[in-house]
Amino acid sequence: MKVTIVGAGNVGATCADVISYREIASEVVLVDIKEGFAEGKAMDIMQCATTTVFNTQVTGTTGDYSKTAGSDVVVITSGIPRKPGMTREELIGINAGIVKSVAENILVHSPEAIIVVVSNPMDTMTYLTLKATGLPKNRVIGMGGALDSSRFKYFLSKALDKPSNDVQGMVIGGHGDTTMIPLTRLASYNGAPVSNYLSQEELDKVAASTMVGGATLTGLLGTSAWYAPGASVAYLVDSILNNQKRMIACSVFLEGEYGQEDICMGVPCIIGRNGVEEIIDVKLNDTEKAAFAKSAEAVRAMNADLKSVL
Ligand SMILES: NC(=O)c1ccc[n+]([C@@H]2O[C@H](COP(=O)([O-])OP(=O)(O)OC[C@H]3O[C@@H](n4cnc5c(N)ncnc54)[C@H](O)[C@@H]3O)[C@@H](O)[C@H]2O)c1
Ligand SMILES: O=C(O)C[C@H](O)C(=O)O
Repeated sequence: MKVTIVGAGNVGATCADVISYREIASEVVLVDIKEGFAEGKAMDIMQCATTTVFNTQVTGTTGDYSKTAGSDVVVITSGIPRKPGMTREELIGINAGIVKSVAENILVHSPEAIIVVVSNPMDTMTYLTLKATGLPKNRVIGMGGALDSSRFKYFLSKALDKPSNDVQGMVIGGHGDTTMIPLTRLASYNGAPVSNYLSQEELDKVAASTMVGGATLTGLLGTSAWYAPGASVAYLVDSILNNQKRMIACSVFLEGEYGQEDICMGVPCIIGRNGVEEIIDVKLNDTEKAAFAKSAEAVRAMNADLKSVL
């Protein structure tokens, strides 16, 4: 199985690293526009092969898309990240043009690929990719919910003082500081509602920390995060390539699901070899439905800015 990752920066290279050491794919191609950068990252990763022990072949190229031919999955991480104090939405001006041209280049050599969009503002970049390529909706998947959900489980585990892997929870909605919706009502500690152990005030604090999780890291790091984002993309790619059919919150095109149409937003999806295989209805209550509708309004307003590129 072959995976191409466009953008060999922090997130792209971390994703390539996780995919290779976990042998999720047999071949990974990194692409970047910075001369020699993808080649260097690929060589560095390959020099781990005998110490972390893997057989995945990782190569890099400076913009030669012929090397990406026949990819099963293509991950788009090319574009600029935010700096402290910025929102993801402020990146649209530069990233829209990059994402559109990358998606078009990719399809020339890998017409059957499933595309995973990571560049921000991710929901709008996913919508752009879908509209610009005309691909069927099952083959364009925005990664955000997997990351936001892992942050949610991290903050829940801290509040509960229990291991993250004993906590279940999901974040849906937009991948934005004010648009994501951590589903605290449905979160559990090994099946028992977390509200059995945490007060409403503690749950509200967990939700708030989750929503600004990316901004908090950007403030600490001076650029946005990459370890959890890269690992979250690898987790999604694993479910596609190995047909795991995991339920993962992903930004996908909605045609009436969750009361929305003509928009890409985070909803629980079954992810397998065909990409998005099903959208799961988790039965939101009225408050959650209202939050989803408000989130959609904000994502839709951002999509309106695509007029100049679409
Ligand atoms: N969806 C998510 O959950 C999530 C998580 C983290 C980061 N992001 C986003 O992912 C993007 C990348 O973040 P990063 O931290 O890796 O940034 P980075 O600056 O480390 O890497 C981006 C890379 O893209 C390359 N690039 C730019 N234009 C290109 C083009 N036309 N073709 C090929 N490569 C090109 C750059 O040279 C750079 O190496 C940002 O937009 C960031 O906001 C999204
Ligand atoms: O916060 C960012 O800008 C990057 C990414 O979307 C994240 O959530 O880490």
